[in-house]
Amino acid sequence: MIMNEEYAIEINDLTKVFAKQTAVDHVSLNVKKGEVFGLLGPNGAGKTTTLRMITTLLKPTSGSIKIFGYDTQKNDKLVRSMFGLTGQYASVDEDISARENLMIFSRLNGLTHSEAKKRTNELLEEFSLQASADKSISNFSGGMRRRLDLAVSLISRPTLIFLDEPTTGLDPRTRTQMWDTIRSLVEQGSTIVLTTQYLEEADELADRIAVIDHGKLVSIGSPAELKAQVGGAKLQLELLNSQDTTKAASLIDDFLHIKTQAKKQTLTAPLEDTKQVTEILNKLQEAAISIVNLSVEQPSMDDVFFALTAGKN
Ligand SMILES: Nc1ncnc2c1ncn2[C@@H]1O[C@H](COP(=O)(O)OP(=O)(O)OP(=O)(O)O)[C@@H](O)[C@H]1O
Repeated sequence: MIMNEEYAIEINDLTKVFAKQTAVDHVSLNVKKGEVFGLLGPNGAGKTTTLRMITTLLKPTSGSIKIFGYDTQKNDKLVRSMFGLTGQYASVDEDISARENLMIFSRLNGLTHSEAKKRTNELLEEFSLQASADKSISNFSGGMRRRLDLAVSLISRPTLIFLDEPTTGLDPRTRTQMWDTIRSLVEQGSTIVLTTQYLEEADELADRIAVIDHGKLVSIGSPAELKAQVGGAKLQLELLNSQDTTKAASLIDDFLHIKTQAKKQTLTAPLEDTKQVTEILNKLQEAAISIVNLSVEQPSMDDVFFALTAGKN
C-alpha cells in the first residue's frame, strides 16, 4: 500500500445523503500530520456527519476516506485503533467516578490492571481532575466533564484526535482552559481535527480551516489566507476639518491607486500593507491636513464567515 507521508487524513469526494437530504456534498480535503484542522460551519452544516464518517461511525453514501493511508471502509477496525474521539458521543458513565471511568476504559483499551492504574493517575493529573477523582461525575461541572471526555479518548495515546465541538456550552474561562489543553496536545505532536461553530475558536486554534455550509466545502486555508480572501486591512481616518475631505481623498487615491470612500470627514481605504499608513500620514502632513482619529482594522473571522456564506443561509 502506498502511503502519503504528508497526510493524516485524505478525504475524496465524500457525500452523505439521508433520505432526501444531502448532509455532506462532494467534500474533498486533506489534513496534514501535526496540524490542527478546524471544520467550521453553522448549525446543520454537516460537520458532525463528516466527522462521523471519518471516524467510521457512519457509512458514506459515496466517496472515500483514508487515515494514515488506510481506507476507512476497508480497514475500519485497524483505522479505529489509530485515533481518539471525543465530543458529542462520549459515553462515560454518569453514576461512577472519574477514576472508575478511566479504569474501565483503560481495561477496554487492553491495558493490564496495573497499566490501567498508572495511566488513570497520569490522566487525572494531566487534566487536573485529582481532587474530584473519586466523586460521582454526575456532580461534575461542564468543564470537568469535557476534560474527562478528553482524558478518556487519550488513554491509548492516539496521535490523531477528533474533537467534536470541544467547548460548546462552556463558560469563557473554562473554554480558555480547554484551548490550553488542546495546544499542549499539539505540542506533544498530535494531529487534531475539531469541529466548531465558533469563529474565534477556529482562529485561535486551527492551522487550517475548512468552512462548510449546507454540506459543501466553501473554502479552505489558514485563518490568514481566509481573511485575505475577503480583503486585507482597512484604514479609517477622521479629519479635523471637513473642507479637507476632497483633497485628502484624492491624495490617498493617487498613492494607493484606489477609490477612497468619504463620509463627511471620515475616509476609508483598503490597505495592501499596513506600512502604507506611515506614508499616507506623511503626505497628509505635507499638505497640512490634520487628523483627529486613525484606525487600521483587520478583517475578523466573522467577516470571512459572512462573506463566504453570504446569501446561502
Ligand atoms: N441521522 C440523520 N438522519 C437524517 N438527517 C440527518 C441525520 N444526521 C444529520 N442529519 C441532517 O444532516 C444535516 C447536517 O447535520 P450535522 O449534524 O452534520 O450538522 P452540524 O454541522 O454538525 O451541525 P451542529 O453544529 O448542529 O451539530 C442536518 O440538516 C441534519 O438535520
